Amino acid sequence: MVFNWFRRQFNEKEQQEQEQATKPTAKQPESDAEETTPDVAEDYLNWAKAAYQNIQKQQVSSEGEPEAEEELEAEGEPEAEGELEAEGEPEAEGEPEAEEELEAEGELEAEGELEAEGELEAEGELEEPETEAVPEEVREPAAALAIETSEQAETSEPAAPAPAPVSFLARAEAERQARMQRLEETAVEAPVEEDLRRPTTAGQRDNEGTEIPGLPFDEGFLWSAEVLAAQGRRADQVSLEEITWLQKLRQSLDKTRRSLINQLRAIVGQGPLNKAAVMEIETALLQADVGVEATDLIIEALQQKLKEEALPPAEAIAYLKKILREMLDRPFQEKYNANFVPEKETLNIWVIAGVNGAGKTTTIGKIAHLSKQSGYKTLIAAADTFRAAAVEQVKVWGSRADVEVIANPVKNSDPAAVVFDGISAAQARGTELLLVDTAGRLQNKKNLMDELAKIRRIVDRKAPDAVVESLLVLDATLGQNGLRQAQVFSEAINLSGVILTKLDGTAKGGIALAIVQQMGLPIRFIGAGEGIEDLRPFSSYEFVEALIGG
Ligand SMILES: Nc1nc2c(ncn2[C@@H]2O[C@H](COP(=O)(O)OP(=O)(O)OP(=O)(O)O)[C@@H](O)[C@H]2O)c(=O)[nH]1
Repeated sequence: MVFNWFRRQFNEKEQQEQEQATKPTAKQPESDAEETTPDVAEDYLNWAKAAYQNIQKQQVSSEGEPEAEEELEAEGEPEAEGELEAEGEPEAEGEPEAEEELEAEGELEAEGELEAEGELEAEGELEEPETEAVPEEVREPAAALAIETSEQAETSEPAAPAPAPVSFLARAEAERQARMQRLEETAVEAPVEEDLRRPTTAGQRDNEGTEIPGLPFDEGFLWSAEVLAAQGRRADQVSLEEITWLQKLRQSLDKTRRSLINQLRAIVGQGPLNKAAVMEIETALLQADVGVEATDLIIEALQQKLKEEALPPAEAIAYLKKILREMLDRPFQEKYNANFVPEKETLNIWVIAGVNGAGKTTTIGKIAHLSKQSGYKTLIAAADTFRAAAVEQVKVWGSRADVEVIANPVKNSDPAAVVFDGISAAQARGTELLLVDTAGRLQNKKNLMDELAKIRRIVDRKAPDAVVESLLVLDATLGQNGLRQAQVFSEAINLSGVILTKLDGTAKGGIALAIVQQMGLPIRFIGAGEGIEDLRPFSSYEFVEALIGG
């Protein structure tokens, strides 16, 4: 049974029917403004316990199995078998060579067409984000942590069973320790009363002695479980990876959430917002990168409700969550499909664009991994030929994800030709998802537009029946500057969605709302880390809970 990471459900129809029949006792909070009642909270707690036990079972049954992560992390491994380079490879039967065919079609650019470097920046059209050089060991945090924590485990708990998979759990354990340390540093005495939802002694006692290494039954787990339950998931379908991801997302937005929640609690709940209250909320949202347009709309909608009804703080915040979710989901009502799932047994082509440094290559690797895990036949076309190292980088990610990469080793070779070869290979092999890497830093906007438009023409001509998406990768730490980038790219290519990366950095998260509001584009994926598992399809529910959830 394959879990489809794109729709975050098992594929089996039977499974889905069963799911309908045995929906978790914990109900999705229906009202916009209802606090979780004790009964529901208890349901969530029971659900969380069941989910925890389920993960325990999964861990036990996966012990002794070969560790996929270890394989993925091994550096310098031979590349995926049969990696096809555009040059020197036998062509797919009946396929004319890409360059020849493109030439015949008058597509190939005359040499020297590229204009002088730096023009684009001089025009201020597209600024490459300043990213610090990252030392090799920092790029592979998982491996480093795995060694460190397995050593710790040896000294402190020699008899403990070896966690599996080691590297994943070791990373989770290291993250937990860091989180606990942060929590201790910032701990404030608080009454425990409300909290069936928080770690209770009862809850902890139930799982005592059988704690999953690196995954305590704590507040983070309960929050993640509640978020999954509220979306209609079944406890026995919850995996360690999903919980870890949600915890990571929440942790990434921790600073913004604390600041927003503290300010909102102090302001809302006292009837309609007065001028000072409006200004305070405005400032809080702008500081969180929500942008002027989205901020105005949010305040307007909230004010409207508060004029109609006197809501206590918790209900006002719950209503605010609803406003934010609706804003994030609006593109689905207007133009785009809410389910961003590659169609099975069909060629899906996702063209990935974005300035260099935004995280394009990493994102392609992560999506390739999700795709492989979800059972899709996957292929990558390395069409960022502008930078020689880009091709090498995407190959490394391809081998981590165990996905073949179609590339042309010649620097500055025509990217459209690589795309052509990529599509030929995909068609010959029955590929279901072809991910196309593109160059982000051409010398000026015109070149960027020309190249992306040309890639798109090749895709449309060579694969007229394919389901094509153009996704923009945006570094969330750039805040409002990212919006300018999005605008330039949307002029160059007909974008169908955005992938926000680096939410684990200094990003404040509100940029997601600004993008959706100003560009009308849906957020399709979010990335929060450099590891292969650190990207998931976007869920407005999860995002808003992580942004202003209690
Ligand atoms: N912290 C964090 N770092 C990320 C994330 N996504 C990518 N990165 C890092 O950002 C840097 C740039 O990522 P790349 O994938 O190389 O970006 P690119 O857009 O392909 O740019 P080029 O490699 O220059 O073509 C790398 O150090 C990545 O590890 C993320 O979600 N979180």
